[in-house]
Amino acid sequence: MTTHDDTTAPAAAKAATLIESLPWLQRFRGATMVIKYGGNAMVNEELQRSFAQDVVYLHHVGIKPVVVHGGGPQISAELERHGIASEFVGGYRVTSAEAMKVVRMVLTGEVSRTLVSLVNEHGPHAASLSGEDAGLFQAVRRGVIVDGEEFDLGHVGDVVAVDPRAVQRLLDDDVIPVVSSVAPDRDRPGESLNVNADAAAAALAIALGAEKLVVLTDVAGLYRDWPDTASLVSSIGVTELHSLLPSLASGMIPKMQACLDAVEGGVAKAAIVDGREPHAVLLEIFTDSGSGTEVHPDTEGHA
Ligand SMILES: Nc1ncnc2c1ncn2[C@@H]1O[C@H](COP(=O)(O)OP(=O)(O)O)[C@@H](O)[C@H]1O
Ligand SMILES: CC(=O)N[C@@H](CCC(=O)OP(=O)(O)O)C(=O)O
Repeated sequence: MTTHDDTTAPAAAKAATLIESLPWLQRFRGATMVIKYGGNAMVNEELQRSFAQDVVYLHHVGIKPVVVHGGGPQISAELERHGIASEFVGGYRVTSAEAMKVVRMVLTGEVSRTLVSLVNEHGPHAASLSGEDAGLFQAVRRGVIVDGEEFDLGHVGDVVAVDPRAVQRLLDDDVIPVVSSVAPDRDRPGESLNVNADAAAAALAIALGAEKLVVLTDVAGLYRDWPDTASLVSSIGVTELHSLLPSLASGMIPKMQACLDAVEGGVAKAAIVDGREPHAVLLEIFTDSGSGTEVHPDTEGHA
């Protein structure tokens, strides 16, 4: 038998959680938030479904979520199926013309479609858009510097121009845009470039004047001294992040560069959260403690 006392404590805890969200609901109502969903945070259906629920929740409380997704592990698996070799240099995938076709097929053709379907199980809320649609992105080829020398990454680009009007129109129509990070090559008409999804999310967040960029990944956040788990950074200003960037490895390089660019481009905050945790987005946005690493402008008491 359940007594009144047995149920009071859990009920009070639930009420406290709901009330904890009140200031955040007030603060973010009407705000645009760009949520970057990394391929490592979508590795099972439970995580994908809880992510879709979080996005639909944001939508229903009057926040305007924009999803920019990655799909690195999914691209790697498909390249392997096709027998196409693939390697990362400086956090970017070296992308041949042949690999580019697979990147586009996986990101725009599969991952985007899956996310739209999952969101739309809750109602007709989401529509997908690639960086190639309606002039959303323009990119130019980029390389990386390795041991002081420029290394050619092939069909890999940086976003150099964003026309956010197509995304804004969807938002104005109460639709959740789901964006893949493939972009047209500005200098070679008809060719596409593989853009790191963190960089694409930052560029879009800046162009939309987003309030916040939330980046879901497969670690708890940024570690100052990776892989020492005691070195998790909970909050960091842009100046300190600038000095930390050269010491970072692999995927964290484009990710932290993207957070830096977003905050320097006017986005009030960027947060890296652990996407292996179900409902990581809601926990980040609606609880006082947040969860992973927060990047903020240099302000008094913060710098
Ligand atoms: N300083 C660091 N802090 C956290 N993770 C790091 C760091 N340096 C390297 N990493 C690696 O970066 C990975 C995240 O980047 P990436 O694999 O590109 O993620 P995503 O697919 O979410 O974009 C982590 O899983 C970790 O292995
Ligand atoms: C140039 C480059 O590296 N592009 C990435 C694009 C996808 C991506 O960024 O996916 P995650 O967010 O899951 O890492 C790639 O080919 O893997």
